[in-house]
Amino acid sequence: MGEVENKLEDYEVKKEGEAEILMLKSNAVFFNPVQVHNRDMSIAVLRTFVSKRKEEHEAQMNKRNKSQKKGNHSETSVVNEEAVLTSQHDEMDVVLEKEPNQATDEIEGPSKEATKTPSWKVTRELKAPIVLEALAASGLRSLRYAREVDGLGKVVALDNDKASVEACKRNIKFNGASAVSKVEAHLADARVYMLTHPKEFDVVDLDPYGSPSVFLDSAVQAVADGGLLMCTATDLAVLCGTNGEVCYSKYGSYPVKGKYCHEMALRILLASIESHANRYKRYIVPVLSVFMDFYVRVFVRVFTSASEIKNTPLKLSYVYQCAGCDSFHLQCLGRTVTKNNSVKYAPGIGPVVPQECSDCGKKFNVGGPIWSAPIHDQDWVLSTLTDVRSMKDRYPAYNKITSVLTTVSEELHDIPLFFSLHNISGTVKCTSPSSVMFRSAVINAGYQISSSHVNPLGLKSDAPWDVIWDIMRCWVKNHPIKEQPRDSPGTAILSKSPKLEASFSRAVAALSKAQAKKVKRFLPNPESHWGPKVRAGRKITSKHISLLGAEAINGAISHEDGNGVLTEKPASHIGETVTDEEREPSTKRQKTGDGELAGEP
Ligand SMILES: C[S@@+](CC[C@H](N)C(=O)[O-])C[C@H]1O[C@@H](n2cnc3c(N)ncnc32)[C@H](O)[C@@H]1O
Ligand SMILES: [Zn+2]
Repeated sequence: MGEVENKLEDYEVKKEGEAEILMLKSNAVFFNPVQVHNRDMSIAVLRTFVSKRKEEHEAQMNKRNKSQKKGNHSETSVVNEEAVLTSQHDEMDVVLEKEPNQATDEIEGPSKEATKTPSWKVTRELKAPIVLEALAASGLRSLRYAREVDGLGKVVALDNDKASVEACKRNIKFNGASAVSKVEAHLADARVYMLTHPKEFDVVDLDPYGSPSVFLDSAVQAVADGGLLMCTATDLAVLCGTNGEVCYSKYGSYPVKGKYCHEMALRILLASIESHANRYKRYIVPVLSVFMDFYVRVFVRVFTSASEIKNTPLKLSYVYQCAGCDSFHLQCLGRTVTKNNSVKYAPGIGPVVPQECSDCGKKFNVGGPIWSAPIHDQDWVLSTLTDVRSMKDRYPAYNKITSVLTTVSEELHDIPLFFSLHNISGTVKCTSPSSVMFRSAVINAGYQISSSHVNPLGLKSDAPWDVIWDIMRCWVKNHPIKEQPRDSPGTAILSKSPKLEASFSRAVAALSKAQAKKVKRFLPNPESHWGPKVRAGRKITSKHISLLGAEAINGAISHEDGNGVLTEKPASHIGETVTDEEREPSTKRQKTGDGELAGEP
């Protein structure tokens, strides 16, 4: 402590939640206050994890006790502390083989079983969860986890940067005896550390600068069965399709450009984590996947089951995105076939679209594979939301995380991706119907519709595209438009007569509960120059103007030294690095209008 006191004037104290960190005034270590949303959301999910894990353990122990009472000797003979219970999941596989409910050779869609949350092998005594923050920087997050989440065991904070680890160790001391007894910091390459600690951590947190792709393979191996992997990706330009080939090389998926790109980013990240997990007979179950501010963050549980990984192709799809209009279609990679009382796996049947879009006649870009199974577990989302509401004072970003969780809870969980009402109106060049009117028309036609947490204008629906366009055709009949070029996608769409008589009269479910109650669902940006910042210790150069915007740079520099190198201003501007390929893309669709495929010369 003496050393800290001696140099105290060199530091300032930053407080977030219940943790306080000492930050060198000279900016040596990263601190991005906007990431409080990320840390608060992670604390909220971690609290849910601790309580769900306890519930699951109790349920499994009760089940076990019941089977013991029935005199199952093979199980009762297991008495030692580390004895493991049969995974409910293995039993599920047996049921799948024995109880087919389809006729021979019948083709089934992606099985419901594919998304069922399994249980995990439990020990008799439930040990307090151990957390690994693999990329910890100054340790603020680890300290918040240790101080704020009840019931956690040890928190291990890693960083491969010496100054960061020193700062982290200093911060652990600064937070007092309880932090010292719970949190430890190590200088290590996270990849090596995770590889050499297989299945040792109940929670692994990845919060890198930019892409997490190089950490995924070791991270999925470090998580214990039934454990939680939390992972941030800030390389949204890559994931959203500005550099499709870079995305493929990092994540094994090709992005296509669409209004839904941030949801696609989440689904590409999930598909990539699943792919790494499958190599080790493991698979993921997403509990919450969010786009917030300037990054995506996923929370997935990791389980081991050689039989369950056969279901992975049922959870993945290619995306056909029309190059002319807003229509998109999903093609599942796999399917199941029931034959002679057993379930067989087979490749998906395709293509699900003709060569030319049946709505506008243009061609398709093909993207993916993306994760097309649910990206959230509604039970987890609601439990987390309820829990957060019950301790408002303990979340500095309460308003932000409750608004995100509320919009997530309202999403149709079985519908991947979404369209934008403004975009489809733009395609047919009409004035847009109000959201309530459009949603009513979809509901009145017998389909479901919901908003998306990713985009205030996003709409998720199980209505097929011909129904969506029929609704727009009916709308345009009563709201005529100027004549458009003959070869435009909108003209092709409007040249067909609607098969459906759309009714725009207000449907009861047209507004979500939160909308009806006027609960805030989308919040404005947290501060004027928010977003990804420059990596700690790097000089801000004029190059960053193009990455962060001139305004943000103006706030972060005091002068340029003549060589294009700008001198940094205070620490709050230091944070995430952004490379050229990772710039936030314009989400404006690249519509060529003449059927050219995006990216073609
Ligand atoms: C975005 S910062 C982490 C911020 C932190 N999670 C928080 O919430 O305050 C990313 C950190 O990862 C560290 N890092 C990068 N590559 C690493 C590696 N291979 N092993 C360990 N740490 C690494 C960097 O030094 C940096 O401190
Ligand atoms: Zn089309």
